[in-house]
Amino acid sequence: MYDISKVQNTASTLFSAYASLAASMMLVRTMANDLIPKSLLTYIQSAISYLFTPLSTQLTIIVDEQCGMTRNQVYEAAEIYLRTKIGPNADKVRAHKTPKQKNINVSIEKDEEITDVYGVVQMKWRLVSVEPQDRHGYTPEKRFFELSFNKKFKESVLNEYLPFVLTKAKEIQDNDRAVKLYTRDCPCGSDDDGYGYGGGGGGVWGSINLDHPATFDTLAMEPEMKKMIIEDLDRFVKRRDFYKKVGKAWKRGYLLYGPPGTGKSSLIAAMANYLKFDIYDLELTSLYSNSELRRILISTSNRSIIVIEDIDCSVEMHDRNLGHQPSDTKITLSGLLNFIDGLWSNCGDERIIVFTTNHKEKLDPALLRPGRMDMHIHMSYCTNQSFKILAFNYLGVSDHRLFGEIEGLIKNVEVTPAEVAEELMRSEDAEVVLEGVLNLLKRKADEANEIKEEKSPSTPEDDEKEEIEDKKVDGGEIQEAKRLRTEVLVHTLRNQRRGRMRIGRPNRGRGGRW
Ligand SMILES: Nc1ncnc2c1ncn2[C@@H]1O[C@H](COP(=O)(O)OP(=O)(O)OP(=O)(O)O)[C@@H](O)[C@H]1O
Ligand SMILES: [Mg+2]
Repeated sequence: MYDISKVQNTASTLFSAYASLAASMMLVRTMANDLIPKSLLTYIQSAISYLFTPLSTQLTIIVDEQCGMTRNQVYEAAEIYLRTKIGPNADKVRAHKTPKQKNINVSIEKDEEITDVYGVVQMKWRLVSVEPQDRHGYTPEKRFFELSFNKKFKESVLNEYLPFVLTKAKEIQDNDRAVKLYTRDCPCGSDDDGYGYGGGGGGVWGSINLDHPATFDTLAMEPEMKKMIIEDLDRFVKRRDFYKKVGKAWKRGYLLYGPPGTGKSSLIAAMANYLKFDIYDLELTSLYSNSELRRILISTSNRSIIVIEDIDCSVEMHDRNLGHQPSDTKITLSGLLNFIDGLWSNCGDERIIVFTTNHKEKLDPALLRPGRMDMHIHMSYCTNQSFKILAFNYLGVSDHRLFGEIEGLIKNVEVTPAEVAEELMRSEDAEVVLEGVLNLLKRKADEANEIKEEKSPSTPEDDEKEEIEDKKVDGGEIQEAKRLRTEVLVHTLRNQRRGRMRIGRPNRGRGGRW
């Protein structure tokens, strides 16, 4: 049996002991508060709690949205990167798209958590948003990401994972960026439809989204040449530090030359789509002075391609002098070159300038001198390789019974990719269109032979014999008729060739060549 009085005694002893301990604790705390400085007290308290709480294995990195007045690049990158990590279980996401973006994007809502794995490291991201304390709403809400993971991976998260997030975000952003075409005569409307003014142009340039589908994959040209251009572009964009080190402006110039319809404009579009650079289409013939040219070039933005098409025609205006203007206000080739050299070394980064021409031989040697244009690219008539690329793009076939005959002819005929492309578009039936290509090639081969024959010099003896014969018949009339017929034939053939080359090619009017 229990002795009730004993139990009561023990309980009251315990209670009185606790009461006296509590009273002493209070006394000690009051004395400590009075005697020990507050900062030291806080330190002692945190040290005691550190000693008595179990060691946490988790580390949390806070990634604030703002670094003072500027946006935190890590925050921006995380926001973009995490879009690709939103799983099917997310309860709430945000959707958005700006005129400069191609796609609708989703991002996480506050308090949502996203998990990610990098190598063996498991990570958890959480978006936190703190409402402003200020009742008047002057203080914006404070947002930040919390990135938690096991402490032992601190180094690899900071030195490898976060740089990886930055790179990945740039890649995602570049892919989503709509490439703009800036022209000075664009019928642009509001910025909402992908139209707009700007790009630093301040109204000088109008812009429109460049929806040109050309890519290096669809471009029909010799594979080695294509590879060389892609490598050159890659090297160029990667070499920011190199350019700085050697004291050279970060610019590159290309001269594209070749007959109409061989893909010069398509190559420029492919370059822009590849690099995600905007294009500034500069129509020199619409400019009247070097100062206007300077103003326009200065208003172009970084990471862009400045295009001057048909430079041989554009610089015909080098003597254009309006009325009584002094010569330094007119636009001249040397003005253009000097300015480009100046622009090259003075302002802007990551710029590419492209000149195109159908007649390289007509260009001023100043333009061709080494160092002015870094690469001269010859866009030539269709070859076997480029025909195969076109056939694959348009028909999806990489072999056909007519290929052999086509390839036998194509190497001896001057046919442009534009002409072949036009034939390939006539039907979806590979048999039908390849017959069409074959006929085109045969026709071209015949025309070329006829022209050659008409042009081939006959020996003086032949001419004399023929003349005597003709005179014998009608006293010279036949001879004159023959000469006229030859002239007409050559003329007609030439016109036919020119006419056919133009069929199906984009409008060459101002702003219409893209
Ligand atoms: N190399 C090519 N690869 C693929 N398609 C091509 C190629 N060349 C021409 N084309 C087709 O022909 C059309 C006209 O080509 P493009 O405008 O690029 O020629 P260009 O060389 O710029 O001609 P121009 O000297 O008249 O400006 C393109 O839209 C494209 O469909
Ligand atoms: Mg062109």
